[in-house]
Amino acid sequence: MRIALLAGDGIGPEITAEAVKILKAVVSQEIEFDEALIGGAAWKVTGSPLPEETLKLCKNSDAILFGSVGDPECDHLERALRPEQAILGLRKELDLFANLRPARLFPELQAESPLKENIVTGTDLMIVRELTGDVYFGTPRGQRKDDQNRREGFDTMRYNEDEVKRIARIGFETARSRSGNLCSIDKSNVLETSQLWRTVVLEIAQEYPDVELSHMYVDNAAMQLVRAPDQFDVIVTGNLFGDILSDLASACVGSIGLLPSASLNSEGKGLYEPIHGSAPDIAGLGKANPLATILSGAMMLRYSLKREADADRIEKAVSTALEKGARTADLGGKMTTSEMGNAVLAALN
Ligand SMILES: NC(=O)C1=CN([C@@H]2O[C@H](COP(=O)(O)OP(=O)(O)OC[C@H]3O[C@@H](n4cnc5c(N)ncnc54)[C@H](O)[C@@H]3O)[C@@H](O)[C@H]2O)C=CC1
Ligand SMILES: CC(C)CC(=O)C(=O)O
Ligand SMILES: [Mg+2]
Repeated sequence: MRIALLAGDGIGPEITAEAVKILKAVVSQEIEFDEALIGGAAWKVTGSPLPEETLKLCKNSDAILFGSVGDPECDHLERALRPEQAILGLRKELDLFANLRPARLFPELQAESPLKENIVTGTDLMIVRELTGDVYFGTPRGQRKDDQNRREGFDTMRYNEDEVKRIARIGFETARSRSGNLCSIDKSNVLETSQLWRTVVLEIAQEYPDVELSHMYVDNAAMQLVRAPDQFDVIVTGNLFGDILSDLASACVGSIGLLPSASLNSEGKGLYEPIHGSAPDIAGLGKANPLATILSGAMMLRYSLKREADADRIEKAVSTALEKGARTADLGGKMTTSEMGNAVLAALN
């Protein structure tokens, strides 16, 4: 198994190092990592946030383990050169349209949740986020002068029916494999894009009579996720709404440092990354929680490498480490990034 390892910027190198440590311990000789530059780190060396060589490596690998991109030193750059374009470019180039973001409350972290006793033990939801369309990719976009010579910026929110159909099917399939409940989140009371979204989701629902489908507007969904997150099982939504709601869901279950993700295409190619960014405020301080990246490694074993038992082993080790009290600063503890990695390693053994 050849894995493209893209550590990236900020806390990226610290958190991916812990995930690699765990993956090597679980899969030993059968896994090899090929490192490549991405994001601000790549721009500084090559002038591009997503060098051709990195893209080629990703295309030729069995899976991609990704840290994070984003560097304040690059804030002055035009959009096309900014580190964040690298992850957007990879998603588009590899057609990684299906983003799975599980948000599970580890029972031992109930006290860390800002919702505390309001959050039901066993809260476990899966956000299925469309990843290659919407306002992040829609054209036209840009900055110009309006008819009164004022500067204006504009983006285009856009989805075609094929894009909605394929992510809806992933949502229904995911719901079918879990509780059988799917909630589609949109803003169809206001947006044309969302009206098409809802129409197409309803059409695809005909193929899944066994799945109970509901719809919710995104503003209400944000409120409901805080009020009673356990009412959801599988959520399917667009790129922008899924981005925001998954950060929100992470806080409900304790910390953004806990949520992994898988970004998949229709051929089973996968990129695995924590849902958070490069956290420049704590980069290099050993404060980052590596669990989201370690759990992304488990998702990689499950979805791309078909090693379900090894994925389970890692997830179990994370639970055990938390049960034994392992806590980084985001969880109210004092452990460093590598101490948390070591706690998971000890739990594995
Ligand atoms: N996929 C990616 O590579 C993403 C990149 N970004 C980029 O990351 C940079 C920083 O963005 P922010 O909005 O600050 O979001 P962020 O997710 O990097 O950080 C938000 C807050 O959460 C904390 N945090 C994040 N990950 C953590 C971890 N593993 N352990 C403990 N605390 C953690 C940070 O310290 C910060 O206080 C920006 O350049 C942004 O564009 C943001 C999101 C995703
Ligand atoms: C390009 C990233 C900054 C988008 C993001 O926040 C995410 O995918 O979670
Ligand atoms: Mg995000």
